Amino acid sequence: MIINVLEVINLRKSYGEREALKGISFNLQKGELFSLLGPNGAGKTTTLRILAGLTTPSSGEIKIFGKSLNGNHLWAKTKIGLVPQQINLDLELSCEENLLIHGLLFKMEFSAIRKKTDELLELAGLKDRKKSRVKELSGGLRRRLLIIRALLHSPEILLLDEPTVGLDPSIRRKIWSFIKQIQGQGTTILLTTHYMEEAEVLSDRVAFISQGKIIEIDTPVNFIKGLGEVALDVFSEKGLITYYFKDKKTAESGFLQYSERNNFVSMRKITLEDVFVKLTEKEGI
Ligand SMILES: Nc1ncnc2c1ncn2[C@@H]1O[C@H](COP(=O)(O)OP(=O)(O)OP(=O)(O)O)[C@@H](O)[C@H]1O
Repeated sequence: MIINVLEVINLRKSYGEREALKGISFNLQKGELFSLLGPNGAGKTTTLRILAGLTTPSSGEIKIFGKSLNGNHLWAKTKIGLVPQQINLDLELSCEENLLIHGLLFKMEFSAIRKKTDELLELAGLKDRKKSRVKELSGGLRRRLLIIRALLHSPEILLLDEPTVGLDPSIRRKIWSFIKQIQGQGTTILLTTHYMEEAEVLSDRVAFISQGKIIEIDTPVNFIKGLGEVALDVFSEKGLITYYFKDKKTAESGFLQYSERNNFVSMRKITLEDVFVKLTEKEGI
């Protein structure tokens, strides 16, 4: 049976005249990793901030385990953990102290904070850095600490706002494994990212959002299949044009045709990045 952990129904948000969200709806199923993808200013962070109780929506409804958030904000905060885009840890304090402050804000007992701190530092591979000040940690380790801080009060839903921004490719991959490990423990995850490879590797389903509206929701595999199997990137005097083919054989005959015309042509598999580019082109962004 599919259990909807989170339901977002016709959510709207205006900042003065500007409509940041124009009625978005989606749901998160228990244990899934769902990504919100879209260009700058699409409304991804606004959605996460509303879910975390940091901004109020203009209208619409949010339900957690079928229970409306209206009037239940404190209860909702116990169910949700937010990992913000900016690393807002206290750099002068140790890893342990940063977690302690978070636990106290969530009114956790000292003994529970201690137990959970040890458990999460172990999970993040930070056990031996418990007493290190955050300013002594690398960017990747700070990100891990930021993620486990959001998990300290044992939320069932984790909101990750661009969790690997600014990290090098090998650290990014380590964070991906860490996120999958957290999902493997049963946490439902809502992620935003500008890295399409990240979304393709991690997500069970993705929603493309543009100008405050959801364009389409599906699995990465289905989105990619919708374009075909093989892409040809053709560089000519017209610039770069990518062509999509349903199989390798037709792509190969296309390759010969375009190469004959003195273009530079390369053949590759279709990725979620192609889907992103196609959809944003269609939307005229
Ligand atoms: N506090 C605010 N006051 C006024 N406008 C805002 C505020 N926060 C966001 N906006 C506007 O709302 C729209 C959606 O912004 P949001 O930050 O949610 O987009 P985003 O998809 O997260 O973008 P990015 O990928 O750049 O982080 C944008 O037009 C933005 O300028």
